[in-house]
Amino acid sequence: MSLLFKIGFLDISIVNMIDIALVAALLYQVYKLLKGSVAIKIFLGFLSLYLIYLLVRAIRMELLSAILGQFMGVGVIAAIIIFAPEIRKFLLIVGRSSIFSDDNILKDILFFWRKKENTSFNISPIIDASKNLAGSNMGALMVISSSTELKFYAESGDILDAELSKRLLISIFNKYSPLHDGAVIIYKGRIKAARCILPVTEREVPAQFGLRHRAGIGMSEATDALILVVSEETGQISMMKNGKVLHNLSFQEVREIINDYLNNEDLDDRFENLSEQELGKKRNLAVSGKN
Ligand SMILES: Nc1ncnc2c1ncn2[C@@H]1O[C@H](COP(=O)(O)OP(=O)(O)OP(=O)(O)O)[C@@H](O)[C@H]1O
Repeated sequence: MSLLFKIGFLDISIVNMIDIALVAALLYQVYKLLKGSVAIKIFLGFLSLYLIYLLVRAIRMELLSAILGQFMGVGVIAAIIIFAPEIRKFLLIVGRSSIFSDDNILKDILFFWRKKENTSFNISPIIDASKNLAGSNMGALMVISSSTELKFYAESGDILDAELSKRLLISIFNKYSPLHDGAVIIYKGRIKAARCILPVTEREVPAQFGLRHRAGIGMSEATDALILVVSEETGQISMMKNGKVLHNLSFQEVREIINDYLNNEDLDDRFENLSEQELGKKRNLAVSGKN
């Protein structure tokens, strides 16, 4: 049984329509994932070539479609190599929202009687240590995770699994400490590891951002963690989430953002895209709106 619709000279079944809708949704997700990166230009290039290939094949231009067909065959392998980090990120997102993951809606419905694990903890040590570090111009990079202990990244550094404390954070990021290079990973009120190496973003970032900030942005692109950076140069605090940034935050704002993150609130709208030319634009607007 197949329900057919006639659009012009085309017969389209419901299955075809679902197929087209799914492909459109998939392309939109890929676009969202690549938006703002160099890879988007390569992706759009591939997509245009593929559409031309479909067109020349449909109108039976044998020679051109044979050449483009060969290119498409190699193109798939080339795309896998070029887009390896994006494919990894895409699979991470799929994995995060799969049937087996913690934040899956289906799981919430099936196991509705089970209380969602409370991931919040006393964040005062993070705020107090950040104040101290910023005041004495010591750089810091902290990864705060609410869903996993980020084992893969934790193992790139030194595992501590120590209780979170202001004094410990300050000692770690002290310039003379052997642990100060790299990031700390904080999960469920414990410092899981220090000296961790994070993935550095490949996108263009504002000129004032060096390697520490680039690593913070990269980590926020690769995982659902919240990142806090204290700048060694300026003492300013920045935070990153899902590849977006908030720059020059007050400690009250930092406290609110971490608490909201740990309470599973959606922070996406509060953060700014790197492509928004002047960082701070959104926040300045919000502040001037309040006055
Ligand atoms: N991939 C990485 N993973 C974790 N930490 C990193 C990584 N790359 C650099 N860092 C940290 O960043 C420090 C260098 O920071 P850099 O001065 O380049 O950054 P910045 O963004 O300009 O920050 P600041 O304003 O503090 O100077 C390194 O000493 C190291 O601790």
